Amino acid sequence: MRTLAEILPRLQRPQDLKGMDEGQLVQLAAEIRRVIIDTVARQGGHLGASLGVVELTLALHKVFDSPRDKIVWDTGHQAYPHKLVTGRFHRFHTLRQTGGISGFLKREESPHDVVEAGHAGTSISHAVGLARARDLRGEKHHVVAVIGDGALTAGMAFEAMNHAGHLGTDLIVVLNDNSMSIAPNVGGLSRYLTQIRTDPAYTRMRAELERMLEQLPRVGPQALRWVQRFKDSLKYLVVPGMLFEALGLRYLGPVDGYRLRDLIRVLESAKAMRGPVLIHVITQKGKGYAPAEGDPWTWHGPKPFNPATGKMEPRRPGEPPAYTAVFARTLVELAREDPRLVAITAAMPDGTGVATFARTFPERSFDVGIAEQHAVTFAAGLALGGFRPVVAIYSTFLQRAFDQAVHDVGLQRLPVIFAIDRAGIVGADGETHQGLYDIAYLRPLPGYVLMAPKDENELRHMLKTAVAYEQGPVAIRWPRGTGIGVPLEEPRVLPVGRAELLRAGRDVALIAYGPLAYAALAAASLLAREGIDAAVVNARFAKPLDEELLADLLATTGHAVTVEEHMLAGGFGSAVLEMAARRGLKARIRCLGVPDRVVEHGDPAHFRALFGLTPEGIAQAAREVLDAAAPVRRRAGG
Ligand SMILES: Cc1ncc(C[n+]2csc(CCOP(=O)(O)OP(=O)(O)O)c2C)c(N)n1
Ligand SMILES: CC(=O)[C@@H](O)[C@H](O)COP(=O)(O)O
Ligand SMILES: [Mg+2]
Repeated sequence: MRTLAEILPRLQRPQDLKGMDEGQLVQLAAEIRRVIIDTVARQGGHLGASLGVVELTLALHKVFDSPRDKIVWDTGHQAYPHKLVTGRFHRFHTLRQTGGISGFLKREESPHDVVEAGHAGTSISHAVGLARARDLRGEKHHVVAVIGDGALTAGMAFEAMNHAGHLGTDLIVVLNDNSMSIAPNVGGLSRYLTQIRTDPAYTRMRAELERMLEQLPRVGPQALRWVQRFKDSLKYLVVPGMLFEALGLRYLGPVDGYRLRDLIRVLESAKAMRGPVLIHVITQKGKGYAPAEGDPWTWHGPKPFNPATGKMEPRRPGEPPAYTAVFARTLVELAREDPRLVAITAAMPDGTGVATFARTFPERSFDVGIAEQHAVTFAAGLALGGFRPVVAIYSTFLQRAFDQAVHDVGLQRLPVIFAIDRAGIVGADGETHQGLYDIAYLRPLPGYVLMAPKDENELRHMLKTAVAYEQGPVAIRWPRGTGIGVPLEEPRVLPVGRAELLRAGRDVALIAYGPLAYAALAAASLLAREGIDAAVVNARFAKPLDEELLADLLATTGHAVTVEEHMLAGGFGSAVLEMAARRGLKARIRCLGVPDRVVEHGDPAHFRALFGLTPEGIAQAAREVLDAAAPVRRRAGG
């Protein structure tokens, strides 16, 4: 008997699959699953989705000729098997680590990673573009988009299919349907797919109908048009996948995602067809690992775990609560007092804490699917209808709904609350998921109030403040992970636009936005040892700024360092610089934040240190701003 991991270490390129028989492919699938489970068990990652598509990945790479043929993976969290068969087995242990390979697709990693993603729903648009580019250049290759049933709920996917149907270009869409998003998939589309999946009569009827239609006599051109219309209307009545056919994509399936022979056969037929084709493949999230098969929700993106038992690492004793948990708990408390409060998530009920809220208030919580744009405009509608909607969303995914934040909420000054989680450096997910742009994209919007709590207790106060503020939209941002570990108080309303002076000081002002206020306090202690007297401000608001306090401090100290976990361009520090310039203040201000670069996956502590967002980094920036002023002071004095 062969031992495991015999084929995979020797697999250099996907072309090596071409000569393999079904037995070898089955063994390779088992090896791939073992490597994925062991790697994710050590360091966490996206497990269920990748385990579900091992055979599909092998079939795709056997039938198509990557990278000449373009395989576009939607989102990319399911692409671990693709990474393993495209030459990354030996680096796979570095997955999602600082300096290691990415958990998503990355063009610089491999020519087989055609498109980079991380946000769901982009694959068909990318693929239509690639297919059209191929046509315009007169090239001949295949373009395949692989999209999940969850990602298909994104409006973009439908915009793209609509366009693909219109263009009629050769394109294959593989719908990887495991009936799960991260949580169970929602909505009419999901019901529709389930119906196709679970009703064998549908499939039988389609086969019979197609056979019957094939047998209709061939006729002259006039009658042909009539016959074609007759065929089409019959198909509309009974053919599964008619939704896709109506958009102009030929529907093939459903196909069992674990019968390699069937998969290969259907991919081969799609390859020979002209025009856009959609292949509906049925898979199971977590396939081949019992704990993940049993609870695909939990095993979408597990923390490290014991692969033998499936036990995940427990929370460390005394570990502070996650910001998300404090948010969820506070929202429940506030909703008990205010029946107008409702919560919305775009397919992230657990990640955002809306699941907790839904357990107490199921009728007041909404999962709209991967539909951030709709989530925000839906919230606008609820606000117009007299409710106080809380859109609980990751900073990175709110990017999708920028126009909705401007046009549907902002311009109408609707009291929508944006609860922005994962704001800052997110770690292992890397560049597509960094929450580093939200201050910059929301700050220019008239009427918005922007806040960031210094700790989980202040988050409670800010949520209460947001609910009390009826004049327009409010956005509160907080980072991924655990809070500081401070005691939680009864939530209270904070004065809007007022900062908190944490420490008085004469030499330099350290002005922090968010939990980095604690790093600024620690920096002040370091500076105090050197005789530098630093004031520390917890800014609380990026908009409106506490101009009175900040202008006073800038005038008295003449030196400041702003601190934020956000891009420098357009962020909190920019707001302080703008204010100082507008008021003609003559202070030296140094801004700490993320410079104009992409922040990759890796340990957030590594990146914070790199950008000076640590007590030492902040203290050093303060020294530099003071030193830079010294010659000026000397010149002025002498
Ligand atoms: C725009 C956007 N919103 C939310 C997410 C978070 N997210 C990542 S994977 C996922 C589920 C995707 O479901 P599906 O496409 O069916 O893939 P599966 O995990 O089931 O294979 C979600 C909601 C995202 N990546 N992008
Ligand atoms: C692939 C994806 O977009 C999500 O699974 C994301 O990785 C979740 O991030 P959190 O772990 O921060 O909830
Ligand atoms: Mg799915």
